[in-house]
Amino acid sequence: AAHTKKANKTGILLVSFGSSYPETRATFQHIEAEVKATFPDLEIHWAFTSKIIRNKLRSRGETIDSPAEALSKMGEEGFTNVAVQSLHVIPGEEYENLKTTVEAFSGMPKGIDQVQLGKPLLYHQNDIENLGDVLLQNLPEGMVEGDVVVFMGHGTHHPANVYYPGMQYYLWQKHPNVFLATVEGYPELNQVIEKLETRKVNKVWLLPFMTIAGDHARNDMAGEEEESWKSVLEARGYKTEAVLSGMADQDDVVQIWIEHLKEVLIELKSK
Ligand SMILES: C[C@@]1(CC(=O)O)c2cc3[nH]c(cc4nc(cc5[nH]c(cc(n2)[C@H]1CCC(=O)O)[C@@](C)(CC(=O)O)[C@@H]5CCC(=O)O)C(CC(=O)O)=C4CCC(=O)O)c(CCC(=O)O)c3CC(=O)O
Ligand SMILES: [Co+2]
Repeated sequence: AAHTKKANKTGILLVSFGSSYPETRATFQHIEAEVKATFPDLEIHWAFTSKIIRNKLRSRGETIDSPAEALSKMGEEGFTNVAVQSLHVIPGEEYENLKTTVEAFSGMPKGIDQVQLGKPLLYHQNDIENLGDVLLQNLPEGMVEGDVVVFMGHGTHHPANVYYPGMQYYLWQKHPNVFLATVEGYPELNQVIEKLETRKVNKVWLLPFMTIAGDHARNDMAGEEEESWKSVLEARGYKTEAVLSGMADQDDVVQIWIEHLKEVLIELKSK
């Protein structure tokens, strides 16, 4: 029999840093439900980029693929086109590593023909504007005059750390009481505290500027230990209230990733 061109089979691979906290699973399910609603005909697979987290989960009997494992399995399952969507916040180290993996799998013999990577939450200038507007629309309902919000971003030694001060600049143009600091990069909490000292503050709301409310949100931000942001602020006399929900719990935030995923699916179709 003559060779027939094999039919296209397109799939989606959602890739997060991951978390070892079971409380974050509802947020991942929320992302999946929104992606499913947008692309009802496409199968959705998952992978986590963090090896430490995958190992932790494995020791508890929960197996989550690395991006490379997921892509090789999808190749075996006959997928010809895969849209990989990063669920990272910035194009930092974790995103770049994922990009390297995606490139290595593109055109792999007997694997997937076309693999393309969707941009993280913040990439283009209008992502900063869209995300900033969504966050400002969804500030805590109980916020009153004199309250401030401090978002906790991850931060990184990677040059993509500039997205955090970039976002802070955008937020300040619209709302002088909304701050953003990071755990591991710039700006730092101390720089926010310096600003708070110059004004009368009623209460400080702490919110994750992260995909999910996992380890960093529950411990570094809202934990009881002395170095947590909550403890540091309370030791300075501020009233605090932490909100333990990830940015991905907000529909309009997930829509930004979905827009990036759409761009990739359009590109895959045109090939
Ligand atoms: C490279 C590394 C360098 C370093 O940090 O030293 C790094 C970098 C980055 N992590 C990011 C995000 C998150 N990190 C966590 C959590 C942990 N991160 C840890 C390690 C590492 N993180 C090192 C590599 C380890 C590896 O390869 O496995 C753990 C294992 C140890 C620890 O930090 O103590 C701890 C496990 C806690 C646990 O056991 O549960 C969570 C989940 C959570 O908070 O629950 C999120 C998602 C937050 C969200 O949802 O947004 C981002 C921003 C990415 C983005 O979104 O753009 C960057 C920066 C970038 O990519 O440039
Ligand atoms: Co980390």
